Amino acid sequence: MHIRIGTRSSRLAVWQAEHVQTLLHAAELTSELVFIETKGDQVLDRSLAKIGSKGLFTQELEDQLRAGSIDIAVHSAKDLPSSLPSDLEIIAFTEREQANDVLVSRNKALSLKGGEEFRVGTSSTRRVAMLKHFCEHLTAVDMRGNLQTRLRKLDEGQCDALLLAYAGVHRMGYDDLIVEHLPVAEFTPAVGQGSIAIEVASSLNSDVRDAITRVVTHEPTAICLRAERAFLARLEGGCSIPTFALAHWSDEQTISITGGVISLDGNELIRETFTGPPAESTLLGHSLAESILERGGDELLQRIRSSIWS
Ligand SMILES: NCc1[nH]cc(CCC(=O)O)c1CC(=O)O
Repeated sequence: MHIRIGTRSSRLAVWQAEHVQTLLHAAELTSELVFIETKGDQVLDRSLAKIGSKGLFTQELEDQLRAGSIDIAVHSAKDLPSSLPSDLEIIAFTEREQANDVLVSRNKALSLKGGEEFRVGTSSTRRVAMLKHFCEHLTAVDMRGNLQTRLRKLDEGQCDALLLAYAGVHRMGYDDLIVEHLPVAEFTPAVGQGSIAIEVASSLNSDVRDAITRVVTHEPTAICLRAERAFLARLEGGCSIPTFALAHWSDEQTISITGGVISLDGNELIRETFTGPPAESTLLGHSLAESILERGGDELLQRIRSSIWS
């Protein structure tokens, strides 16, 4: 079997696609990369929240899946909308990298809680809101572009530090620039952060599909992501809405998921933890979302949506 893998062409996307190639190769599946540019790669002059459409980094890959010019699309799990059109499916999640965010800077002395005032570059509404909530003295600077672009902007002095996913920083080999690992209990990451997802057209040949699922899937990660994505689906959170959730296995019989929503100004943070059996991960994520909505999340989300779209 020969698999055509669709990927964006940023260095991180290519790393992730090559990682999937390695997994496929181990099962004697040959593959090639097909590079596809997305709207998220092209539009760099507006903030992600303002562009706002779901699937900013995924739409063009999905078009090629439907057209049959690629067999699979490789995405950061975090970039995938919580619900897919009925002719597309996710068939695998890779083993998750550490899910936390990190502070990246040339200045080793910087720390979010150090009391010192500095500018933090980020383009995520979740990170901006959390900075406002936990670190009132810091200034968030909107910082679009792929990892290399953001590091260039850091070096040009447009900000003093960047807030990024550990997974991307590590995969690009920039561990030396990490000055702080942020605790997930405070800076709970975005749903799916750290895992890589394989998306296919539902019409894909079932032998090909099963072979890919078998070699790429990390079952504990997949179960956690099922809980997180059920949470996201219930909140109807796109990538510009500051929701967050992280599930993990506590022991054989238990997974726990912590998640919630934060107001754009950081003033209101609603967060809760639910625990249950892995077999009911979807229900667990859904129940967590219901509880967050009841505790004021519903109203908070309505306010967030109307201010982002105004
Ligand atoms: N939306 C951008 C994006 N999508 C996935 C990652 C990092 C890798 C990952 O979370 O798996 C990043 C960059 C970042 O948030 O720092």
